[in-house]
Amino acid sequence: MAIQIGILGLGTVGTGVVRILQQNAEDIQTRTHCDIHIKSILDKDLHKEREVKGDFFLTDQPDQILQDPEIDIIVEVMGGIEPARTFILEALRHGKHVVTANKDLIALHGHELLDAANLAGKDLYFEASVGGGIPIIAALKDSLAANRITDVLGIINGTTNYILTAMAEQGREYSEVLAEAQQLGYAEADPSADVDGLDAARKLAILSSIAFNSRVALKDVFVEGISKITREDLAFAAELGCTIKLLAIAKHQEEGIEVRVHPAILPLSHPLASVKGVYNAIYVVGDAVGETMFYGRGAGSLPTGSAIISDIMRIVRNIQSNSTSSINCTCYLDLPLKAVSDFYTAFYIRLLVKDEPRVLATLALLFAEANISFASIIQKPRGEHQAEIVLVTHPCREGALQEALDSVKAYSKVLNIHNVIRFENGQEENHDSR
Ligand SMILES: NC(=O)C1=CN([C@@H]2O[C@H](COP(=O)(O)OP(=O)(O)OC[C@H]3O[C@@H](n4cnc5c(N)ncnc54)[C@H](OP(=O)(O)O)[C@@H]3O)[C@@H](O)[C@H]2O)C=CC1
Ligand SMILES: N[C@@H](CC=O)C(=O)O
Ligand code: NA
Repeated sequence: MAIQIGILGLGTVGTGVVRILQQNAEDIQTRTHCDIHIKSILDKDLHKEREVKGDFFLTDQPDQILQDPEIDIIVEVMGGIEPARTFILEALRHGKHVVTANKDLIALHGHELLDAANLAGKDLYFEASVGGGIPIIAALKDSLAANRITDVLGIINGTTNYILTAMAEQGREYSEVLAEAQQLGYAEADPSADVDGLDAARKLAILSSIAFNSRVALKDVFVEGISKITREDLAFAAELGCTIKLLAIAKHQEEGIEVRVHPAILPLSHPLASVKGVYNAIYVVGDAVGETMFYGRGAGSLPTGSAIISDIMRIVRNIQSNSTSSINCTCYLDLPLKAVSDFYTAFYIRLLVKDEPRVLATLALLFAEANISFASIIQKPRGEHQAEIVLVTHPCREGALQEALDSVKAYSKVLNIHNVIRFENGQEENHDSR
């Protein structure tokens, strides 16, 4: 059997796809009993010096690929929303299967594209869109399909993990490490998508829709980035036996699902705490399998290409077994979304206060009025008659915490609330009456 591929975009990922298909051609052929051949590649600049060569035809005319009756599978690795969305819809209309790495597009238009794939009876696969080379989408859709998934916790943005790791381990400044992450090519063209949490939110919308079989849109994801995290917060977290990570968190509880991306204080004993630098990891809990963790490179030419080719091989097997379009959209539920005020976590609150009698007692009272008690307190002298205090609360409702913070802000002995960070310690499930 022979399959012809058309690739849209010959950038970082497109180049990785060509490389792997060339260097592992024999194994891929043996494993699929199929000769997978790249027929054409679309790119804007036909005269650019390329890192890869082959017998493919390079074109800047999309229709030469999208309407080529010999092409079976289109690989979309151009990025962006348009014209990628239109090209994918057109490819499906022309009877082609599609593989894409485009997280921005799937997070926003996944529903429409999956419906179009179902209508066309073709496959639309997107393993590379979350966690790059880490096999997480296939794991959730297939290998863990026997489970009711309760928790998905991920470090799914390499740039922010690189920044937080360097700040924690080398005591370096945020802005300096961000510039380094950009130079190393980890960050998106506009790094605000990374540091403001949007890149992770897009990936979490995709992951949680699949994990919970219920559509989660990008607007459903609560997002907070890492730009307010300082070296001081990381030092206090270390003192508490913890570290700070930008976590993508999705939980399926009785009241509904919650999906949030924010910096989280994580005990060093948590499996995600040891995920360092640009690496990604996704921790998944299923009711039957228990805890699992998937770790690897969330970006890069070859790792992302690896995910694309595994999708191509899956489609080839589907074609061979006459079972295409059987595992496209898996959202058969419509689960309610929990309100932000009902999120239930412990909090770290770092404050600058006047160092005077009764200040701590008053703070305890203000929190007690919102039914919140402290699990621990750290105090350090700062300048003359001032103290920096870190309050660690027991788990409480986010709504109650906001009420308490309003009173704390109005208290004249509080000079500044430096930061408020949620904990993620796996104990939030024990809802008490607080
Ligand atoms: N890089 C990574 O590690 C990862 C990337 N992804 C996703 O993979 C996709 C590709 O990313 P990446 O390879 O890094 O991006 P690149 O910018 O390196 O490559 C995209 C290529 O597509 C070309 N292109 C863009 N628009 C058009 C168009 N309208 N017509 C023809 N050619 C076009 C670009 O040309 P030109 O340069 O001239 O604009 C470029 O050569 C994105 O969706 C990204 O989010 C997912 C996981 C990891
Ligand atoms: N900018 C992203 C790259 C891949 O999606 C990241 O930092 O993880
Ligand atoms: Na992946």
